[in-house]
Amino acid sequence: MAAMISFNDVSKCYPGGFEALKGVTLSIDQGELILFAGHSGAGKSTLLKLIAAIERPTSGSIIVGQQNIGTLRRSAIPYLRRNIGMIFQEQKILYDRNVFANVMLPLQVTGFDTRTSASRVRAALDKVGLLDKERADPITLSGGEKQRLCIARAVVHRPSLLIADEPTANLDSNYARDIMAVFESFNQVGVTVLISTHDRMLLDSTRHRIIELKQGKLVA
Ligand SMILES: Nc1ncnc2c1ncn2[C@@H]1O[C@H](COP(=O)(O)OP(=O)(O)OP(=O)(O)O)[C@@H](O)[C@H]1O
Repeated sequence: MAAMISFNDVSKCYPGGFEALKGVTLSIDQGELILFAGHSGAGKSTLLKLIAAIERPTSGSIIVGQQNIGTLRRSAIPYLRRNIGMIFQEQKILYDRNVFANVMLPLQVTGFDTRTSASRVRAALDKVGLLDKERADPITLSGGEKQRLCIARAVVHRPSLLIADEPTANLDSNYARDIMAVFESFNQVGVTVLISTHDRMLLDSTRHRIIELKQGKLVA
């Protein structure tokens, strides 16, 4: 099977000189679920951000689909992201609107008609088990439910690649297991899922591939 994502000798040096990734080479097949492990600061978030073109590599090449992310024109980034669902810590839930409206947000810029959008929002909420909360004010949700809202918002445009940075941080182990089950259900229908975590319980109980980083390098 052709690789969906490949890194060839990729390094990332942030302004200021810190080298967050050093000579990373890896290949990810379509349909994989991968956990990225490693200490705080090991480079997990940086690696995920490079795939989504949130950051650019300093050297080396990154291919996602058929495209070279390092040389992608700025104007091409929205097209790349159509295929990617992203769950990053810094993406905030909007507390001035209900659960439904939060999940609807990404569709409002893509020009679907209201009825199609509404049915997609409900399908996404259903997949994460939040359909009964569509009218709820997000402030009333538990930590695990807020994370499921973020997942629904990330998949509402039906991406083939899902990237989640520490999605179980701050959740107790039962919620963490639930969230992992949600990711697995997307993976079972063919979505490629990449998750960074330092949750020992998830890492010890998974049957999926684990890629470990240490000080910006892959651990063999
Ligand atoms: N925008 C930035 N500018 C400068 N340095 C950065 C930037 N983003 C990350 N870094 C540094 O790069 C290193 C790797 O960070 P990264 O967030 O990729 O690690 P991580 O493995 O995801 O860690 P954590 O689990 O703590 O999020 C860290 O030392 C961090 O301080």
